[in-house]
Amino acid sequence: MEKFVVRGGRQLHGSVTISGAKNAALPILMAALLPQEPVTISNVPALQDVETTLALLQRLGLGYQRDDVHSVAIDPRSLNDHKAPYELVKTMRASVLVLGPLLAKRGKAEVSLPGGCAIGARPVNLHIEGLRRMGAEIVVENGYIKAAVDGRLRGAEILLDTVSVTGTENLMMAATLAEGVTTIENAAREPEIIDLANFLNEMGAKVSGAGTDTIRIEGVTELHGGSYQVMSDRIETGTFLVAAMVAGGEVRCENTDPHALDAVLKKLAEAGGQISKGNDWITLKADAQPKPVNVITAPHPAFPTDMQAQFTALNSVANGTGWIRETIFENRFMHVPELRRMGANIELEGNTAICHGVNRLTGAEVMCTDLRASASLVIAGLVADGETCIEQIHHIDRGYERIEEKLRQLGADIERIVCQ
Ligand SMILES: CC(=O)N[C@H]1[C@@H](OP(=O)(O)OP(=O)(O)OC[C@H]2O[C@@H](n3ccc(=O)[nH]c3=O)[C@H](O)[C@@H]2O)O[C@H](CO)[C@@H](O)[C@@H]1O
Ligand SMILES: C=C(OP(=O)(O)O)C(=O)O
Repeated sequence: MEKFVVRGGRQLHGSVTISGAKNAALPILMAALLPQEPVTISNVPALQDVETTLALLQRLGLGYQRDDVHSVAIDPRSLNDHKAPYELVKTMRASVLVLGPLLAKRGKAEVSLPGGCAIGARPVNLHIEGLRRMGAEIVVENGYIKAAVDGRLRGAEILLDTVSVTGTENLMMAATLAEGVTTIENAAREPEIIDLANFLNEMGAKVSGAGTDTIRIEGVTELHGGSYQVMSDRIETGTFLVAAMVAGGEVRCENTDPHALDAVLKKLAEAGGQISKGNDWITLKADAQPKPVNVITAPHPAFPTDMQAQFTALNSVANGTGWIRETIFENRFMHVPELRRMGANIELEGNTAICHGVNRLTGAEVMCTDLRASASLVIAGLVADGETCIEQIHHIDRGYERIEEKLRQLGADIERIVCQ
């Protein structure tokens, strides 16, 4: 077991290189199940979730080879199984992304039901209903989604009841090899959807409209190999920018896409951050206590739920009261009791956290409960008086590559300690 020890009070200065996006890399790696030939994926972040994905692909029979830590060549020709077992799915919900590709490629799939997770119930009914519309027979029994199709999947018109990111991705992947045209309406518009569509098209798929709420996929009989570079991580970028806003200083994020972060940059500017940006970089300078901001999470292009916890930390030390409304997940405020242990003054009213900013947080022992909650505790630790001990940091390692090294490079006092 490992923990972070953060000693607060240092400003952040310098440049940080942003890694590839977890939420783009995972579906892109799963999409490697689809083609007839090997693919090479680069700018893959070095994360626990990526290791889990590769273990899952290997379990399904695929071979892979790493050129370096951020590049992986995957050979789908040895695909020989269709079962994603509980022991892998339980550690990573995104494992459900093998469902669409397996059904399209092998005509059958058996995928453990992901179940709920810390931030909410997170059902996968839309994935299942969409695949049924494409001709799949699906039952859920013994904790598994068991799906089969006679011949190829068939193109269908699918209207999603709720915007779902991985739901859109699963259906988009399945539809690439279906017979005929599939349309997905009320599709998610996240940048990661565009990245996946670009990768699928690189392999010969015919996907159009990604990034809008209607995606059209003309099925093809097979996909070929190719190579692709994963987009940079907008949530990691946002996390470092909030860290700079809270700790003060000037931080430049390199290898990032400023256009993917409009809603977050708008709120950082409202908080008093001085932002400049170029083609692939963003700099934030902060020389005063943040101003409070009000935030409502919603599907892209609105404010991302994956940045909500970090902004709760920001509001905790702002010079006034700001509120955060979470509309995507029903239980995504578990960082609030931990931030309170550090002296934050936050009231929870339903899906809204009302944060009365305080001038000082104090170091404390706190516990990570999920990925972004963990990030908020690290940010709070950077500005707290004294020492903050953050336990259960495997949550943060799921989604941030060497966060402590990157922060140390910017001047933070943070270390990873192996507990006895
Ligand atoms: C690996 C990955 O990309 N994860 C992201 C993805 O998760 P994920 O794709 O799991 O999240 P969804 O977009 O599916 O969830 C959005 C909402 O739809 C609901 N829903 C979803 C599917 C379904 O079949 N039925 C249903 O009711 C969910 O419970 C939730 O309330 O998008 C979330 C919302 O931006 C992000 O927080 C996650 O970081
Ligand atoms: C909730 C997240 O990821 P996942 O969907 O993989 O749990 C996240 O990246 O913040």
